[in-house]
Amino acid sequence: MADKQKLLFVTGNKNKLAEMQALLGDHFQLDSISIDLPELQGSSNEIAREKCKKAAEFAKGPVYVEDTGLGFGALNGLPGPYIKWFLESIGLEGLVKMLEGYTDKSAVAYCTIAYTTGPGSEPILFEGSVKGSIVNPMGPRTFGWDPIFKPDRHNDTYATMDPAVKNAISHRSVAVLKLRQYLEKELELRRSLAVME
Ligand SMILES: O=c1[nH]c(=O)c2ncn([C@@H]3O[C@H](COP(=O)(O)OP(=O)(O)OP(=O)(O)O)[C@@H](O)[C@H]3O)c2[nH]1
Ligand SMILES: [Mg+2]
Repeated sequence: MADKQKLLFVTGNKNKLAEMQALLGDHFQLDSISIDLPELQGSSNEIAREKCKKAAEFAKGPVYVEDTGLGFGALNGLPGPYIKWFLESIGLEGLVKMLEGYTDKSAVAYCTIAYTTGPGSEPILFEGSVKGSIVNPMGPRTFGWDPIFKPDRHNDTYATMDPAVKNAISHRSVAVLKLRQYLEKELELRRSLAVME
């Protein structure tokens, strides 16, 4: 069997890495560097794109990064890409409390993957999102806001569902599938060009 294509994921988050390994490990040889890259303020797309450029300069080659957000319907999409800082300062209970005065508990979990072939190349973005609602914390507090996000049409939060179920339906899995399809197509094209040479 042909060697698996290598893919370098730059992230400071070990839980993201574990999920990426589960989602991509069968198809790619996933390597990683743990750097907490500086993130500008802006939309998730802008953050992912800039993070990716910095990561490529650091790695001096092809890399991908991802930015994840959680937006509340009642707050017009906030905290969105700033969820990490909200979570660190007010915790899960604080996030639930933020919506106390609203009947609208809807939320969207989203993931933006940015991939580049190297420094100087414009990153390509792959997005995934899942609609759900914010509930009182349920399940292990292992990964971020998993215990308070309940995807629509499920009775579990991300934290109480089997990890394989989360990986089958999550915002991350949707974005990863798009990245995978893109890279596989690219590889096919390169192989067919090599045959023609
Ligand atoms: O419950 C969760 N389920 C998930 O599926 C998920 N994915 C990310 N997160 C958290 O949301 C913030 C994103 O911020 P973020 O994208 O900047 O990540 P990060 O700074 O931790 O790593 P990175 O930027 O180095 O890759 C951080 O607090 C992450 O822990 C998640 N929480
Ligand atoms: Mg980050």
